[in-house]
Amino acid sequence: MGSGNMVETTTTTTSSTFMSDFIGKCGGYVVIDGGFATELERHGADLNDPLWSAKCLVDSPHLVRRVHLDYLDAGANIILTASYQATIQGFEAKGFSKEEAEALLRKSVEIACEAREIYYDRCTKDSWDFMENGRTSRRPILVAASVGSYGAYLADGSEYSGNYGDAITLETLKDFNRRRVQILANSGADLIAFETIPNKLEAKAYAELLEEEGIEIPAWFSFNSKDGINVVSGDPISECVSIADSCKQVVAVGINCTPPRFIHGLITSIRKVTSKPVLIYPNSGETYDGQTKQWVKSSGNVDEDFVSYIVKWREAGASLFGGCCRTTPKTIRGIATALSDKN
Ligand code: MET
Ligand SMILES: [Zn+2]
Repeated sequence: MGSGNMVETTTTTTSSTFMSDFIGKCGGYVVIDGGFATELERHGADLNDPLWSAKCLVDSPHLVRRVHLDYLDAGANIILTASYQATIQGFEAKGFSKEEAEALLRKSVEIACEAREIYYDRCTKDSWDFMENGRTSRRPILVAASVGSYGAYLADGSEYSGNYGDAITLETLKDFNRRRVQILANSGADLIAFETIPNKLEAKAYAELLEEEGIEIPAWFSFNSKDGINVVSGDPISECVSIADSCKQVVAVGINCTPPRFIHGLITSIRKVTSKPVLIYPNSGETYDGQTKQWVKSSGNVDEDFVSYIVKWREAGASLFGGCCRTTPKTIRGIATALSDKN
């Protein structure tokens, strides 16, 4: 287990200052990692599978560790585990037993914690890299257990439509995630990252689940949008953020896997509803086609490399910055540099 969550596991409730304390320790802003599945593919992984990046937990854990290390080397303060599309139901559908499925979920966190230890060991060896005012200091690093939305499990692109159909209720979503969230909360991760939340119903399900299960590690809620005004389902961003704002376990709220051109306006909208720290990790601006399972260049409005917008997004009120699909360690290095130049 990594050292990062030692303090948190001894407390019974999540501290409301958990994230603001961490932002302070990092120097006023936090660098999140970049596209995880994207980087696995760049290393040669074939993710054309209902498990997507979680497939590598089964057949190439060394690649998972390698990608975590690439993002740590690029300057990340928070790394997200390879569990985005890892669900007990998804593993069972591939023939794994419930116990094996649960072990794979835990393994996603173990690999990330292991990468953090390897990174720290390396830094200690190259300690010239590490000296600050004559004293060695370690870059603060958290491991966030990723929970992709229900649409990610369906593997039909519906995390970009938020359209789950009438058969999916609040209770369905809670029950679907209950065991997965319990396991990840007790796996040694420092927090749970609920990612790419496409609608209000799912945000409500997560908030109630955290409460009902007495989850003792903090969480962040991250929504996605395709118009800069609403989340992808059409539910108003203000209503989604309000749900996160009322949930005491939620220590940050924001946006991921959304084109860069919408981010500035979304930060402004989010800040109107919450004073919790705001996180953003956009995608490259390309669009995912759930049918062909390909990322395609969007027509019209082209997003240039978004690193040049980072400082503006910080001025707009965001504090945690990273990248989502189709971004790479190069993006994250660019973000870290842009923010440190500004300081
Ligand atoms: C579809 S969004 C994917 C988020 C996940 N953390 C990844 O980068 O692979
Ligand atoms: Zn993404």
